[in-house]
Amino acid sequence: MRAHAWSKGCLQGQVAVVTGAAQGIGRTISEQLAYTGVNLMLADLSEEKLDKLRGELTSEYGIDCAHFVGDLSNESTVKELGHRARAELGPVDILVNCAGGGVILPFLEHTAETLKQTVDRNLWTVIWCTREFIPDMRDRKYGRVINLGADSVRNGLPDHAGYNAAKGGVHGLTTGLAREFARYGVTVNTVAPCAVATPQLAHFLESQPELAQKFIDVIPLGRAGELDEIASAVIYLALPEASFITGQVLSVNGGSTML
Ligand SMILES: NC(=O)C1=CN([C@@H]2O[C@H](COP(=O)(O)OP(=O)(O)OC[C@H]3O[C@@H](n4cnc5c(N)ncnc54)[C@H](O)[C@@H]3O)[C@@H](O)[C@H]2O)C=CC1
Ligand SMILES: CC(C)c1ccc(C(=O)O)c(O)c1O
Repeated sequence: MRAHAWSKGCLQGQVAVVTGAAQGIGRTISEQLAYTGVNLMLADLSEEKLDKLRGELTSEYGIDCAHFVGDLSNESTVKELGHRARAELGPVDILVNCAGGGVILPFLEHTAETLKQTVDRNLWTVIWCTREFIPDMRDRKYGRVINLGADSVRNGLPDHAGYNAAKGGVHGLTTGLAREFARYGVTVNTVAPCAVATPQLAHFLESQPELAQKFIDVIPLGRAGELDEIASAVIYLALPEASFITGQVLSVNGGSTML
């Protein structure tokens, strides 16, 4: 792992929940949070990937690390996640809503099921997890909520309309929650990446190269983002030093949208 601007162990003793932690951006965020000394609850759908990551982070960083397997678009499942996180790690200081991704299609090629799946994965996971963890943050007068949105909401990237409906909801939730909970010292922000170098992008470059190239062509830096580049923005917003930043959608996007 590359060295980071913040010192190793700087968040020692804090507790974070990362959804979508099993792979991609969520896994990298979890690795960077472990570097800061945060005790972690890793949540996703995949037992095998989470169990392996939990073992790696525990041995590498000496943190308390637990994992939870379940569909976080389901309210009762998220209530169980909340119970497990509090029981195993204590009150949660940081919530990273990274679960998401999914179906990228021309709007009229979506089915009712793919649209529902897209909203479930990208919006309902954020709604239920935030409802579960923000009350404790309010009562403790401290908290950091960081969501993963999408720069495509801002530039209308091809085949992203259905996905943007969900991610646009995440952006909207961010501003409303930020205002509602600012008085309690709880900040709520969203990091909105452009295309990131993940297996999904590689799949698009292989299977639909012309479409994938459109995702890259909107980026002045001329390349997809790296996992660490996205994760670093999330970690910054999780720091106590980020106390005066709230209600923001921070595009980490190589310049693909500006202002
Ligand atoms: N990869 C990219 O280029 C971009 C990604 N994003 C967003 O960043 C986040 C992470 O992206 P990637 O790492 O590329 O995605 P990914 O698809 O590799 O990982 C997302 C994770 O979320 C989990 N997940 C999805 N729905 C879930 C549910 N209902 N319950 C529990 N877990 C669930 C999946 O199992 C998966 O492990 C997503 O929210 C995505 O929409 C935003 C912009 C660009
Ligand atoms: C790689 C996936 C399809 C992707 C590409 C670009 C954006 C964006 O610019 O916002 C996304 O949100 C994606 O999920």
